[in-house]
Amino acid sequence: MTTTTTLAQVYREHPIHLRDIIPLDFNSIRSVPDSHVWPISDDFSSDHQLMVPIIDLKDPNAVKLAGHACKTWGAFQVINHGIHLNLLEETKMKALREPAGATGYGLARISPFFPKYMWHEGFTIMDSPTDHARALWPTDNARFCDVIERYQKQMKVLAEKLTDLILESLAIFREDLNWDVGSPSTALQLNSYPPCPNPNRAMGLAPHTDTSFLTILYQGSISGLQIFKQGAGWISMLPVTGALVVNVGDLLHILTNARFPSVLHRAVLNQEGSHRVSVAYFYGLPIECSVSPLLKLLDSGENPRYRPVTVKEYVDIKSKYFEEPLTSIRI
Ligand SMILES: C=C1C[C@]23C[C@@]1(O)CC[C@H]2[C@@]12CCC[C@@](C)(C(=O)O1)[C@H]2[C@@H]3C(=O)O
Ligand SMILES: O=C(O)CCC(=O)C(=O)O
Ligand SMILES: [Fe+2]
Repeated sequence: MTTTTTLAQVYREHPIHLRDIIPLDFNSIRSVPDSHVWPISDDFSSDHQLMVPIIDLKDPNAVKLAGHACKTWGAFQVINHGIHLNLLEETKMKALREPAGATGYGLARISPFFPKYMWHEGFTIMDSPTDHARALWPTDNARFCDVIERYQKQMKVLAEKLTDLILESLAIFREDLNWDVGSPSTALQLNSYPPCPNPNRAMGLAPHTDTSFLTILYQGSISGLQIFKQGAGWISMLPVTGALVVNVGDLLHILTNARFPSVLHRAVLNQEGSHRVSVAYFYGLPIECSVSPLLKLLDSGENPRYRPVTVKEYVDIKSKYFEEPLTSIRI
């Protein structure tokens, strides 16, 4: 019998022991404890002159615009994506139910790589939500599971649509790829950023790139997401009603031989004291799939920058060496 490894199994090999306990009661805390005070390296402000592109999926030029946005920003916002705002709002409300410390809840996986804690709690769902939900709410989990499952299904459809759009912008066909080795590895992350007594000294989610092929993020109407643009610095991804944020992840970056930057991003805290929540859907390639720069995309004389790596191997590398995981697969 052949057994397929899942993303969840790969992460099980990289447990976050020590620091997996949420040390704060975010609801009652009145000042930021030293464990959560971040150095003031910048003031979390952003250059508001620059606006991350918004792409209308009904626009006949959507392919070209998406390709351009991926290349120049590594991110864009998408509207007319076909997902009803009701479902997005419903998922957001569910994210607010947070009995801290239960299965599925915890610190962001990147936490052990930073000396300070983040002002953040996350709930990660891989595959079916039912096990976690039953543990949390033994008699009252049907609505939670229903909304999460509908969200996962619709996100998968949208992620596939966006993948096709992006591949088309590169003049690549699915047949050029070796993705038939299993199903895409996906995960849903419910992020919670409670009101912070001193938002300028704490960090919501530290700067990182996503390990995914692409990430679709719902951020509601409260700002906090910032992306780093070479030459411009940190730029706020200002919320647009009904829009979803699309980020280029590490796997798409590798596939395009760095033509599309895997966008560095972070979440800063709300100055007005609102509780911000966001929902990230990570769309990855099958875990056994080998990813390498597509030769078809290379200009004459251009060499592949990265060696082939399976998704499993890359997740392993990133779990061990958060800093510069891409450098370790450079040719
Ligand atoms: C599939 C995944 C991507 C993620 C690790 C995870 O297993 C589920 C949580 C994801 C998340 C969300 C917050 C930021 C991030 C870097 C982290 O620490 O956990 C991402 C991970 C990632 O993209 O590597
Ligand atoms: O909450 C946000 O705006 C960012 C979340 C994020 O980057 C993530 O979940 O990977
Ligand atoms: Fe992210």
